[in-house]
Amino acid sequence: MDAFISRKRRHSSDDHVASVPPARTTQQHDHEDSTEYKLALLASLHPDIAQDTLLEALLSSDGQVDTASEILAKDSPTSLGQPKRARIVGHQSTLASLIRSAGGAAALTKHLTKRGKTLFLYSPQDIETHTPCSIIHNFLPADEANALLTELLEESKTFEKEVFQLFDRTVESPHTMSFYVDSFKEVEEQKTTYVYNGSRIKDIRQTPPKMLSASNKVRQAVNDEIQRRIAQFYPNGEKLKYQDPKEWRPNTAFVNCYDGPQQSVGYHSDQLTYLGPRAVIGSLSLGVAREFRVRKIVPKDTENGSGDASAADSQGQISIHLPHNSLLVMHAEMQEQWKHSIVPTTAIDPHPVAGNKRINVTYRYYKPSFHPKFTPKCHCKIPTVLRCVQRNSENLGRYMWMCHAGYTPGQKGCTFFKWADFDDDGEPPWKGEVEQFEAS
Ligand SMILES: O=C(O)CCC(=O)C(=O)O
Ligand SMILES: [Fe+2]
Repeated sequence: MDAFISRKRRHSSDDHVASVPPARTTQQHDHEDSTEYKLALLASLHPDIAQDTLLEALLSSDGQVDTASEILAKDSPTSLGQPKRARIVGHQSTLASLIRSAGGAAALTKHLTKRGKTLFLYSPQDIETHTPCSIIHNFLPADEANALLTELLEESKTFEKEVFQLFDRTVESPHTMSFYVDSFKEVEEQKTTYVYNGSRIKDIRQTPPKMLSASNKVRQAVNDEIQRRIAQFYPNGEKLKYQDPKEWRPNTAFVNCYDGPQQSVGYHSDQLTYLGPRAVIGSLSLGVAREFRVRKIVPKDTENGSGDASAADSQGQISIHLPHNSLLVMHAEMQEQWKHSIVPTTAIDPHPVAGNKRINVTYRYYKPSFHPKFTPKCHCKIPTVLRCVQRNSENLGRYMWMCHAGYTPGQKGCTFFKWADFDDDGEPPWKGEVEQFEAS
């Protein structure tokens, strides 16, 4: 699976505090002085705190939103200074009304996210406006979601932790998982052909019935969301360069299990090797609600980004609340430019069916042209991994094929490197070969 890089959490007292408005600049608008604006900001930062408490905190801070926010965070009954999780989805007042007055969504996101801070989002409208994701709450009929959860809880009893190589360390991802494909034939194919982090996955399973029927619904919903995203959010209402214009057809899934509040997954981007560039992923959450954090990748070697942890955090991060039975769509602009994680926490609301567990299914479309029988092999004779340049150079955003083996415990890897070229629809130069193969 992806290189789950589990970073040690930084010990900053405000690491978990919702973002506060930046210091005043001359560009600020008059409305930012209004109590109504400040209250709306505080409400977005502390979505579960009542208006009168917010007002009280604001008054006792002489109208300073950041001071009020700190007071509210300290008063919060949960540890780590994190706002108490809203139990009811959609409880937060929307940020949309602020967008108009703050000079657009991008300006507001920039305004609200700040170094080392977190902006907490709950409503679908806020999530799709400020992140490359969209969310559908109550996705499956309630009984279907519970039945799927029960099926996957049973499966998860035999899940294992993933082990991977991070530079010279062997690391275990702090949650368990397994990989699913839809047919027995594909199970065999995966076992012999596909390579993950330099080795083959041993635990490959066939998609169980309820997960398969959910997959059809996810497929429909994700395709609808892709079209809506293109029409409403992309320049000129056109798909992105390298984005696949054809239907998204999920055929594999990683199922993750987080048993208790401390299980997590560190910041990472999902590997594009078998998905191709500008991939879309449908992620269904079941059981305990957890926080999905996203942050923009800061290109290294920039003014802000020397590549250290604080540089990575310089944009601030956004937290998306993922309740039971919600479908999160990570859109085409996500994997190349953003990282995501599930943060450990100390407090969770147990779920009536799942207890302390959260199950997550990330449905993916492994594309025929990215099958390892077509992609370049390295000097170790292993199919290579597809990466995107994240250094701030003239090659920023370019794709490359590289040796996998550096990610495998005990393997050093080779220096193989090849630029990856794609047509406008994200198809590689060997597309013709793939079509021939499919026709035969
Ligand atoms: O559990 C989640 O919501 C995220 C899982 C994830 O990032 C992954 O499977 O790549
Ligand atoms: Fe991921």
